[in-house]
Amino acid sequence: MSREPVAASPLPAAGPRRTAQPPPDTGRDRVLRAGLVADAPIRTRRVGFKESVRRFWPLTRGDRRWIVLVCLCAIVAALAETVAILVFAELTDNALQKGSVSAFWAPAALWLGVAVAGGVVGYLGNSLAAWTAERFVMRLRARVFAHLQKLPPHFFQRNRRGDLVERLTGDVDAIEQLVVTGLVQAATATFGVIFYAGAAFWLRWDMALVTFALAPLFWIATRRFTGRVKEVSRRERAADGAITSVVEEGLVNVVLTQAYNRQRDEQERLRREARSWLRASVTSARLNELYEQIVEVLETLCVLAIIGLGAWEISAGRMTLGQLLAFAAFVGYLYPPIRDLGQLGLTVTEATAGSERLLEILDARPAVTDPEPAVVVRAPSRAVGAVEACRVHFRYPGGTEEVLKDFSFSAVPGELVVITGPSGAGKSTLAALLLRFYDPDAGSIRLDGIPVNRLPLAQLRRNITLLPQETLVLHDTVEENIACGRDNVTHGDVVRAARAADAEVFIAALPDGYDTVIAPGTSRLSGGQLQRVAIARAMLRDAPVLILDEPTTGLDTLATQRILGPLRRLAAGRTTIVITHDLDLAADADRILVLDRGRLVESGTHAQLLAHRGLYATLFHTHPPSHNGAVHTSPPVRPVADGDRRLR
Ligand SMILES: Nc1ncnc2c1ncn2[C@@H]1O[C@H](COP(=O)(O)OP(=O)(O)OP(=O)(O)O)[C@@H](O)[C@H]1O
Repeated sequence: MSREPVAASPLPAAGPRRTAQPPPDTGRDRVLRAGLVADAPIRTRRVGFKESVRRFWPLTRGDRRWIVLVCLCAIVAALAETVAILVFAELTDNALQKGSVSAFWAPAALWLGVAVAGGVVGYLGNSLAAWTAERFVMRLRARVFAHLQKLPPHFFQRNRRGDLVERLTGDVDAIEQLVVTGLVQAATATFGVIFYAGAAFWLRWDMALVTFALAPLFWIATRRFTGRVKEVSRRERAADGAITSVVEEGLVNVVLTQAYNRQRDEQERLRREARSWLRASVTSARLNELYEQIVEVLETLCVLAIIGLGAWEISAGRMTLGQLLAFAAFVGYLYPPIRDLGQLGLTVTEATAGSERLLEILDARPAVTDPEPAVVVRAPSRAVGAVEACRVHFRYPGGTEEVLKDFSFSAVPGELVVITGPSGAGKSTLAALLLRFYDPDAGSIRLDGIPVNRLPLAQLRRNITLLPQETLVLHDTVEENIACGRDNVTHGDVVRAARAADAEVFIAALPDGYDTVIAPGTSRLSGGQLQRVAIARAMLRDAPVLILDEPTTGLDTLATQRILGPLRRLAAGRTTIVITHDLDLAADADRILVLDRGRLVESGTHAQLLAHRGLYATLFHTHPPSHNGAVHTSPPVRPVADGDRRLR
């Protein structure tokens, strides 16, 4: 989708008569339809102009003096043009009409001087305006991005990524139009109107009155368009988001698309959104064009009125040709700012549609926040690693059912606790609570006996390493991927971690070794190799608590075996919680917790649970044949009655 320049020129152009500017294409590519809006995940709350400005104006702090300076430049430029027109009138009457060359030089020099001064001020003002506008965009985007990063996982599950991306790009630009460029344009247009109207009145107040009597027609034309433009813009913003989402999802799922021959479905999805967007876009273009043409006719009406009146006045000897031309020039200069003011209404209207969408993000509350200083419990920066959940109840925000019910467990350093159970039992939710992505509705989660909501978030998360199901990869070098999350890491530290994770050999074989750039979805590394990069990252992080969420998912037998050694080394001496369906990993856990529909239904060692013949035994016996081995390192594992399924 195309984008219009962020900062529209706030200053009048030099020259005797500006041509009418088309209304800014503020929709920067237009709209869409109701179906698409319904598809939009976040329900947009209606926000008015005042609230938009009130919420976003504080972001101009630090740049307000520059905005004032831009407005001053605009005033000086308008003044320069006023003087230039008056000099032009003098030249017409004294030099041209009388054919006097001597009457030419002084006014010509003055005109040139004024034009140069106006040009310099115009250049400075426009450059400064662009700089200020871009700084605002940067600041706003950073603010929204920072806020997004605090939002809980369910926010991202419920909102399409592409739409969020669109909000951070297109909608951010729209707000800038409202807050910075809009303000500068308003000041420019207002002072333009004051100077040119003042000069026209000064020349001939009676003719000026007649001409200005037509001005309200411009306002009426603008007002008639405002409502529709807002509706169209709102849909346009959502359409932009929907298209970005479809494209983004299409790229992420390209393998699925090809494997399942879904190319035509994907193309149809994009076509559907694009059709909606096209219709809205055309509607918007039509509205803008209609507005433009109506204004054009109104302007012609005014110019004809001036020429008619001027001819009358000149024939009666009450006016010179120079005065008439100057008057016509002032009126010609006057209409663009009047129209700009009207157009500004449309721009503002369109921009508030964007601000509604951004405020949806900014008003979304993080599920957890840092505790108030008064309740923070002072604890050593590195925890010992004792983890405890005490009678925890939890329901996802907006969810209807409790996902965890009266759940308790504890684990101490050196201990390996495996959490298993059927799909949807709440295992990963427990990891989310331990990392404090959410707070339980009742009960507490503790680290070294301290409720996690009384520890600074950064401190808590520094002490827990999560290895999620899918290895998270940064678009960066292998070295940076391993060092991620740790400051002051040397190359030697990274190499040692890679060695401990059995990753050294394949990293050395990469084209640029540790400097090889990898990216999410990379094909340079296999799933098992990526997992070992993640293990190296966890080694380096060296947190006392380790949570492994399905560490062997997606890996074949050989790849699984290759990560077991590194996992053992990683788990040694830490509190390790393994969430898994792979009961080979459970075989030598110190304790296995079996969750079912949010409840802890069984707890014990592998042998005890098999003997119990409950859910664990059922899961174990329906589990595919053994392939792996176990993670635990110490104490040495006793063979289990059912036969040793470990590869050691
Ligand atoms: N963001 C969310 N909002 C609402 N419900 C959710 C959310 N995330 C998970 N759930 C629900 O919570 C329940 C537990 O999910 P969880 O992912 O913890 O299960 P799990 O035991 O880890 O499953 P699996 O083994 O399939 O990964 C499920 O019913 C799931 O649909």
